[in-house]
Amino acid sequence: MSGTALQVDALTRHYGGVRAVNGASFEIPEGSITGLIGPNGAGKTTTFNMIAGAETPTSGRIRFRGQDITGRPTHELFHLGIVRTFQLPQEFARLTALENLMAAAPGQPGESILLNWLAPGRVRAREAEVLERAEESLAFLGLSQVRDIPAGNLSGGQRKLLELGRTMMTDAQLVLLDEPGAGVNPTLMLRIADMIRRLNAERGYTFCIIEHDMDLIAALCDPVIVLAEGRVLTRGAMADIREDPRVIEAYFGGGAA
Ligand SMILES: Nc1ncnc2c1ncn2[C@@H]1O[C@H](COP(=O)(O)OP(=O)(O)OP(=O)(O)O)[C@@H](O)[C@H]1O
Repeated sequence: MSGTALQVDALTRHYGGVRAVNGASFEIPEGSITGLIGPNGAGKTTTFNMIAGAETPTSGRIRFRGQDITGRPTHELFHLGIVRTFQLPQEFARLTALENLMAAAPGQPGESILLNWLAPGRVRAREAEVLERAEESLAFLGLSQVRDIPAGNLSGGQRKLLELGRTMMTDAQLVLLDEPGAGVNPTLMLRIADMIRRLNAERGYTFCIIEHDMDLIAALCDPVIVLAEGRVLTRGAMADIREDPRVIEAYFGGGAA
């Protein structure tokens, strides 16, 4: 698919006198792996929070495939296919890798006592479907061998892969990834990068990635959007951005990062 997945216009978020995001406008092309970078405090996380429905903009507009989604709550965005990965919640640490994936599937009919009673066959069929999808996702991620191990006992990198796997249980269209490379060893980092590329190429997910690791951004992302002081400083291919004196100044000039 071509065109624009997400369009952000003049987005602002103020906290009292702090202008965390201050008139940011950018587009995320459909089918892209877009990078969102910038020095500490540039407004990346706040921008993500607004796209994902966790915070309401002070002003500005966010459109997903042309539809105004500004200020919509997370569960409505989830139904549109906008998914943000989060660190696994504490209570999920005791669930196995497989159970973690199964729990991420939306609308599990087995959760409804009434449905269980009215249509047990349908509930079993849906559960079998969820199980199959979870097994497939584990295989895709190369995690089949840790299928029955509690998530809390997995390595940091394996948990990151599992977080990515949770998006595969949904009908994700746009996936927001917050620092997928943080705390991950270089070998697993390559695996994670490879999984992101495959999910993009084979399943058509559009990605927007916040990341401080510039090598990962350079290897994965095009375009790259640079935020500084709550606005877009520039956007383009990483090779050009690296050479841009304004970007170098934003990172090193303010002594911010
Ligand atoms: N809830 C809040 N209340 C007050 N100020 C906030 C709040 N959230 C963020 N800020 C401020 O807004 C600015 C942007 O923060 P944000 O976390 O979005 O930046 P960032 O680019 O994600 O930074 P980092 O790379 O360090 O995570 C910072 O100055 C931050 O201190």
